[in-house]
Amino acid sequence: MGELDPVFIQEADHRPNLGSINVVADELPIIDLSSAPNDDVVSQVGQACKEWGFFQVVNHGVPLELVAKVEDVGRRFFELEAEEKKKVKRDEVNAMGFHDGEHTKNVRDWKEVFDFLVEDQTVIPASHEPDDQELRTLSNQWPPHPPQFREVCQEYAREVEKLAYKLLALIAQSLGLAENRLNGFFKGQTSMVRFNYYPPCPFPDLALGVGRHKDASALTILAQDAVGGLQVKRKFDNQWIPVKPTPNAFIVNVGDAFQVWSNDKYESVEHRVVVNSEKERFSVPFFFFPGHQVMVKPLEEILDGDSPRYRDYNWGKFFANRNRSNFKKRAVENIQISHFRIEVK
Ligand SMILES: O=C(O)CCC(=O)C(=O)O
Ligand SMILES: [Fe+2]
Repeated sequence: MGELDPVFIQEADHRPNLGSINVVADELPIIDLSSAPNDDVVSQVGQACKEWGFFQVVNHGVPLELVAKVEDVGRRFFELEAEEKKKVKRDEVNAMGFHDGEHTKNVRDWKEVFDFLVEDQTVIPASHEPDDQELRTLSNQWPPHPPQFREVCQEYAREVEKLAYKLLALIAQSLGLAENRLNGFFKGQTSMVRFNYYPPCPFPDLALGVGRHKDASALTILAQDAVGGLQVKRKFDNQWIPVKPTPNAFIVNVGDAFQVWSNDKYESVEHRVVVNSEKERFSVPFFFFPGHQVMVKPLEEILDGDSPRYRDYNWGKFFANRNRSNFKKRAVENIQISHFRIEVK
């Protein structure tokens, strides 16, 4: 079997405790959107955001055949020879495409990814440097195989985008805001869809598919296959809870931008992916990201006289900073919203 390359090895504190995974019965709430929007659904969404930061949705309106198709083309892409996949390899100029060296918190993840933008030709800052005003346009890279890859991906992005706006309205309402209060932040959205492919791993006790992290997004909407591996840190006791795959459901979580908009009423919760030695696993997150020019800050209506807990930050610079740290092990910690937190004296 050989040895595991040390770049993949998690520090002892962050390794999965594989023995205890199945004993926890608690589960993420499942919310049926077929009657949404109504007060009951809004209150379920609000409750889930407070208690878990995560929930699942069924009857969400995204055609199930399309979810199956996107999984199928994704799988067939990762089955291609490495040479083929490398033709659409992502690099520091072209941030979209195939990548097999992703790091989370400076440890390499046991996975391969393929990223594409929801809006092709998305504008972002050219660098993370605060004074650099230059902008850059990101473009999608599409592989010629499998056939229909591009069409299926683009259709999927359009459909999940509709769900993203539906959820944005529900979450806004659950905070007492007007349903379209947050829509303006997504003009010129920098949203992207990622395919995560986790090959079987002979050392699931040492490596992770994705190390513990919080999503920087406003929202993430994730499709996963039937294998399982995602774990969410339960808020009240910090236990890692496995998310049991629910047929035809998406998993939704509020990300860092929501935490800041809501001034900590909703928190962006830590999660990670455990791998296993037998089965490959496949997941497809849609990251709903604001436009690059948006200044993220606690909303006035939410504050209602309270002190803001965060200084404003520019979404584009935050995004550029995060992207730069995905490629290699870096000596410093990734940029986090905690770096913008205002300490209360
Ligand atoms: O594969 C999963 O279940 C989750 C992946 C994830 O957390 C991410 O890509 O940010
Ligand atoms: Fe994530």
